[in-house]
Amino acid sequence: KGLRDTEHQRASPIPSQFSQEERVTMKESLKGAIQIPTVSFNPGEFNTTALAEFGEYIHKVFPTVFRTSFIQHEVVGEYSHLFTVQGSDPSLQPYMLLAHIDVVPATDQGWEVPPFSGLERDGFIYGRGTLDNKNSVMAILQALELLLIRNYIPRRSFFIALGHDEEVSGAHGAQKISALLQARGVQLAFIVDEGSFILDGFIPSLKKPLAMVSVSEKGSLDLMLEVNMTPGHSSAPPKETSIGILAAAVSRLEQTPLPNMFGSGPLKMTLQQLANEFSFPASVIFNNLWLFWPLVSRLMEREDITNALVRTTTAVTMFNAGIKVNVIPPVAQATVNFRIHPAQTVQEVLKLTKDIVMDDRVQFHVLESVEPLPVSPFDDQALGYQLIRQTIQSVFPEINIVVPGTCIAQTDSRHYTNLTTGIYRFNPVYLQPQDFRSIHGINERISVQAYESQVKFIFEFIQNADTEQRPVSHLHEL
Ligand SMILES: CCCCCCCC/C=C\CCCCCCCC(=O)N[C@@H](CC(N)=O)C(=O)O
Ligand SMILES: [Zn+2]
Ligand SMILES: [Zn+2]
Repeated sequence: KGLRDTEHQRASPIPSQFSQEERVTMKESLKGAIQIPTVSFNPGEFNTTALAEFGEYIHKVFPTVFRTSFIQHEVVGEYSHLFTVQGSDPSLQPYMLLAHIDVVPATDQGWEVPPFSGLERDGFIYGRGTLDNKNSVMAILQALELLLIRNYIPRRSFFIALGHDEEVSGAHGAQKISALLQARGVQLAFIVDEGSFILDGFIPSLKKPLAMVSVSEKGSLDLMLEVNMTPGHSSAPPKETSIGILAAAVSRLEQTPLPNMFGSGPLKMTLQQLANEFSFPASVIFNNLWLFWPLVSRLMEREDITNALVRTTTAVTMFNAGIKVNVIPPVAQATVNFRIHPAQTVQEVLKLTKDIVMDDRVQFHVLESVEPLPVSPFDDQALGYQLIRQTIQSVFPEINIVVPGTCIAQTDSRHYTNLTTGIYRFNPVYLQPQDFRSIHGINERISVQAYESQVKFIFEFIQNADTEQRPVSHLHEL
């Protein structure tokens, strides 16, 4: 199954072995990247000083990338970076590696070490961006730097796109890079971005880690609910205030989860592919989902992370009202962030939400919406998916489960659907549930060894992508 070796691959793979000096340099480079606070606060509101510094920093730590004649570097949207690596064989369709430079804000509160210190403790590098997503930015450029030092010349062209505003929509970075490549007539074989991991301990009855390569991504709807009432003196209050009406509406939304969509969308394929990995009696349950789906779907609803896979989630994220203790406020506003299940649409979610609130005094304002992303191919013929599989098998031989999944968050890759149908979201890093909570949370960290493995993965992946073969069809095995 998967990809066949070519003569080229057999003749000249460069071993993914790094000297002690290189290993020290690579971890120190990551620490330096973490120390630059490239924070995105709101759309259009970034730490531009840090973003500019980051541009200079990558020039300093990856000099070979910047001086190689077959690599073109462009700055797009002021702070994003696009690298075009020209391969020697123009008949091979190019691909693209994505990552983002920006990070969400972090204060020192609750962190074992300050979030922008990049300090190493007990074999872990701590800091905002160590998992989301400076690890990928640095690992991609690091792997390329190491390959170039070893005189590597790629056969297949590829792009590296590093966005600077992924955490606040990607409108200035990824969206502009995408438009630029489209204007140049570029079509890509596939894209690899962040958005999933090697998951360890996410499914209680599955003891083995599994690599989940996300082939789709949930959509989103940012909805602002607003109530306007007559203001006045708090000494003679009306029976209902704008705050009370809005609070009741928001509470109804929280208390009424949107429908469980278990059975539709990519989750079904994920579970079918996982079925044989469970031991008895879970194996019987997962092999007979037609019978046990009510049980499985209820079990998945119990945990927040698996619940996010079975339905459109509702998160009340902002609530603003009131100006003074003795003034009945005229306006109350709340913002709700829905993450839309791949089998639903923005319009469906909007309708369901209005039906739950059922109060004409509550106005609905759509701030932003994104439909769920289409499912990328993951069959034996899907080059991007099979290359990821092949590289997982080589770098993480202990992993024998690779399944297609759904990304519960959003990634910059959604801006590139005009360039390819093959979008894969996968970070070659082990993730446990507590690590998941550190993403956008506190004490985000990556082990030095995990980061080295990520560099190794990309180092091998780039070479594996030089294959001129289409993936081997299932039929060959019959
Ligand atoms: C049956 C198996 C259970 C599997 C559980 C799934 C566990 C999910 C694991 C990892 C997902 C990590 C996703 C990280 C990507 C983060 C991307 C991000 O933060 N995006 C922002 C961007 C934005 N502002 O739109 C977001 O808010 O989504
Ligand atoms: Zn991210
Ligand atoms: Zn993020």
